[in-house]
Amino acid sequence: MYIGVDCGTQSTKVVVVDVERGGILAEASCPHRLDEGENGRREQAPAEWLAALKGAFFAALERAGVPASDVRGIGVSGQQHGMVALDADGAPVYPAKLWCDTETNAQNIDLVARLGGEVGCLDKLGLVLQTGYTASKLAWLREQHPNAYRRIDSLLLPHDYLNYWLTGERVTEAGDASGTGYFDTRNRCWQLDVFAEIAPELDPAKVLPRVLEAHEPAGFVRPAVARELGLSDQVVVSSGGGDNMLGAIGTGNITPGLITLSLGTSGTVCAYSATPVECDSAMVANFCSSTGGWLPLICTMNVTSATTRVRELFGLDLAAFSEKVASAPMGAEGVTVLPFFNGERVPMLPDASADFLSLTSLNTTQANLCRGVVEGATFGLRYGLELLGDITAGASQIRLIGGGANSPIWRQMVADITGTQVICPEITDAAALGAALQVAWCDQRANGVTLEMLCERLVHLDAQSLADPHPERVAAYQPIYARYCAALEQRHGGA
Ligand SMILES: Nc1ncnc2c1ncn2[C@@H]1O[C@H](COP(=O)(O)OP(=O)(O)O)[C@@H](O)[C@H]1O
Ligand SMILES: O=C(CO)[C@@H](O)[C@H](O)COP(=O)(O)O
Repeated sequence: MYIGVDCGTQSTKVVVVDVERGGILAEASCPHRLDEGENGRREQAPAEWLAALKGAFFAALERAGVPASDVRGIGVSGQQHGMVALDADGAPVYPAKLWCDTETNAQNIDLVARLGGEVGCLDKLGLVLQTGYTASKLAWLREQHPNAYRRIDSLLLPHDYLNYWLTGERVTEAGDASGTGYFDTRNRCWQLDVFAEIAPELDPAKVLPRVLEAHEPAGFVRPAVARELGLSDQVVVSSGGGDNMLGAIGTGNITPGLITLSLGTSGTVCAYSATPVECDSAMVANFCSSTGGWLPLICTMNVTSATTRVRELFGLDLAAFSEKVASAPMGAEGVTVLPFFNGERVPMLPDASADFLSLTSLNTTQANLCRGVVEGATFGLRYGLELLGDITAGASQIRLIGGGANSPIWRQMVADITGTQVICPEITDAAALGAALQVAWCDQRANGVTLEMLCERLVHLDAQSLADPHPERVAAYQPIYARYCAALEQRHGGA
């Protein structure tokens, strides 16, 4: 039996997987808080991730009705880019600044300029630095909190930190490391010149974790943690990865031809590539996958974060919100929403705020505002899908994941807005499943078990969730999407 863990922005989820019998035995999740402040500050305490991991771990095993001593391995997925800077005792020198923190935008602009602009970034890193990546968070800490910065002994990402807690090893892998902004995504190694530009006082040999191959183990669970979790000796922990990388594994997106689209706190669209990708747009993140390949991706920062804000404003639960969305017509009677409450990454508008446009005395209804924000978030993902261009052009199906994928109306909307068939995996949290599959691969590789075999056996699609694009609605959405793009152009100069 294997455990998959996914530390998302809002909660940590755990899944228990019986690989031999091909079954997902149970899932559980525990929430964590998000500390939001002025200037785009969004931080979390890593201790909360540990508490949530333990809570979800015990709840999932109880639901599965199996003892912890049956667990052979643990795989960990985590929200990308978060800066977990630890001192020599392994304690955070500062709260983790998250992927959705835009407080470091000025530092990012400065770094891009110092690296030679977009061309220089692409040359050195294989991608263009975005506000949200770890690099500008480190530059910000150096500038704003020099005492904390001086105490840095290791620099980890959220999933690396959970692996460190589990095993005592300070390691990472190429998928998640490629979102730091000081990693050479083409050659899958740290980019030391860029790191020296950001943090000249830090010794990279000391502070940067060792980069593992995707199939390598991070280590074994430490005795103290094994006792706390009730695990037996020699429980292996795999390299793990960023949540998008492991979401790709959990949707079977490990060869070209599929698109994984996530409606989580963030929205992401990605597709596997066997070779490094050179994309026309600086907004496409040419990340590595956590399987040995590459995973070009676009990320929008305002998906369920935006829909939840409107839902809570009107005091609606999820069911009532869905009813409101369903009761409004396509296009929300002209209401256009640019839902950039948190600033935005794609389009590249880190300092933006949200706009509700074309409101009149007739169309300003709860139903239209609810539908408008869901459509606006989904148009942002279509905008990103178009940027991916050839990378996704041949793909025939979207594998839809993340909390929003639970909504039938949203699933159909994604199909109609993208013109592509949509289907969900049976499991709610595909990243946690991907983490479980990765550790099973790591554990059983020596016996000839491949990741392809594991995906085939364990990635089950939910036929009930299938949503085919409806030709009339696909056509009707074209002018509505054009209206969204025109609003973007008007408000932000086409970003
Ligand atoms: N049926 C639904 N309709 C719309 N949103 C939903 C639905 N079910 C869950 N969500 C939203 O999904 C979000 C959580 O998604 P998740 O992928 O777990 O996020 P993360 O991994 O970023 O923590 C929450 O904001 C929740 O309100
Ligand atoms: O920043 C990115 C991708 O580049 C985000 O996708 C984070 O990885 C957070 O994911 P969720 O919590 O929304 O799953």
